[in-house]
Amino acid sequence: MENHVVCVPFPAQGHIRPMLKLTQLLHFKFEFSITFINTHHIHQTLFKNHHRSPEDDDPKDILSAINSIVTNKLELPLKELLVTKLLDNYNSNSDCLQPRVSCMISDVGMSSFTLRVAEELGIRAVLLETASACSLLAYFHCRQLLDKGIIPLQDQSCLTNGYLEKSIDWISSLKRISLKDMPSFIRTLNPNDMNHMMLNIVMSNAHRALKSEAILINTFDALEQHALEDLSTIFPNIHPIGPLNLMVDHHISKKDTINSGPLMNSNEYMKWLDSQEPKSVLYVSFGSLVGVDQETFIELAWGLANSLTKFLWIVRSDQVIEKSCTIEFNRFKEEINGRGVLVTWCDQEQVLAHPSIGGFFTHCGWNSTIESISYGVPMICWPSAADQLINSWYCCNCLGIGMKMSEHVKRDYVERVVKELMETKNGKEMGTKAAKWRNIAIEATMSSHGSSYDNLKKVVNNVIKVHQ
Ligand SMILES: O=c1ccn([C@@H]2O[C@H](COP(=O)(O)OP(=O)(O)O[C@H]3O[C@H](CO)[C@@H](O)[C@H](O)[C@H]3O)[C@@H](O)[C@H]2O)c(=O)[nH]1
Repeated sequence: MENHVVCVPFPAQGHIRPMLKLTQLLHFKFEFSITFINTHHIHQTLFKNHHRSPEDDDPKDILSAINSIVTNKLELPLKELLVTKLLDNYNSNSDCLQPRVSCMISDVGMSSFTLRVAEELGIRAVLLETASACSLLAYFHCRQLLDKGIIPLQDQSCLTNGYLEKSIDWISSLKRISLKDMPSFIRTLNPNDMNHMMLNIVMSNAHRALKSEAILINTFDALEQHALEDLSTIFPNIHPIGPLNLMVDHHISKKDTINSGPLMNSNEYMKWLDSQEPKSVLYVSFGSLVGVDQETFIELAWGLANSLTKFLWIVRSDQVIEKSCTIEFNRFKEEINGRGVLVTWCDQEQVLAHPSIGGFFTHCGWNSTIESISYGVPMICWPSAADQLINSWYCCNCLGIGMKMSEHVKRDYVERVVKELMETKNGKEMGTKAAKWRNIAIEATMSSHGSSYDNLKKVVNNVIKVHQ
């Protein structure tokens, strides 16, 4: 019997990309029919034939998506879609002749309604976690921070007076992590603020995940062994199947791979990378959402320029450059002529895999982090919000493949950290460790006993496939 899976990603680049990779594996490797449910906005972003534009992944859209989830606006349309179009087994009235849906794979961020819909319609439910095991574990334990009265923070001064240095000693795999490295939503000051709202959402998601038949997570056994062990005592059905980018590289032929980002002309920056020395270029990108304020942006720019390191910097077209900064920014561009290349979007995996790349200055979104690990690239970790803080902590404090950059960025500081990663023995050692992690990641994704590949095969056979 043919099998049909319906996938429901959270509507943001950092979530769509891993879901698309999973669907490619299910379709090309395991021969599933797939229905991918997308918002109109994201669909246009993925398939329009131009570089990123300012409206792509506008944080306002993310907030409105969160609002639609919280106010439960998506449950009914999803149910109607499934009932009228997708559950009709080869119904001739249906405009898509597909076998009946047997399983729904949805993002953990959509689970507040997808699990209920799946249960009502008798479809099995699997969740995809696009963030790290460490962050999922942290979210799960946030309730104890509230119960113990550690959060909400008493007042604003807790953010600066050392309070966040307090360590948490009851999560064994997070080795005395301190509050400052926990996901940023714990920095709530009262039950009505945005952090509190997000904290409630991520905590509920983590607890609700228990009810799914399986949770697939974009990491691999060896990388987050202790966090995964802790998690599996809470969720026995958690299955690491990453890095999904390597799973796709190893199991899907190039001609079948779907471009999961805006289409782009990569010739120029790739040609420039081809002309650079091995490991001499720093790749700088802060993902699809993080914006940088004017002052910090200019400090970053001059820090990069003054380091005299070669760099490829993604300055998204939605990065605001105010009039008052244009002259300064133009001066910077003249200064770096030939030494630095700025583009609005790139094929990040292709860039990270390029031999000229020696470091990645990143905000530690989990996709960027695991992609960097997949290609053996050490990092400068400059987390901005959410899970990025704990991802950065893990790379710097546990894996030894990242240098932490504190929040307050000044040009001399940027220059120093960039030089340290790209030029010193310390930086080289991080590169060596990162290369080791790349080899372990490759092993995990191989069809001959790779842990991630085996895990995916097991979930496909035991949960996702219909057995008759
Ligand atoms: O020029 C670029 C820049 C980025 N990317 C890709 O875009 C994705 C960015 O994802 P990520 O690094 O995770 O950053 P965000 O877009 O910020 O991701 C959101 O989703 C992540 C996964 O849940 C969370 O870890 C982050 O905190 C959250 O901000 C990656 O796959 C990159 O390869 C490109 O292809 N080209």
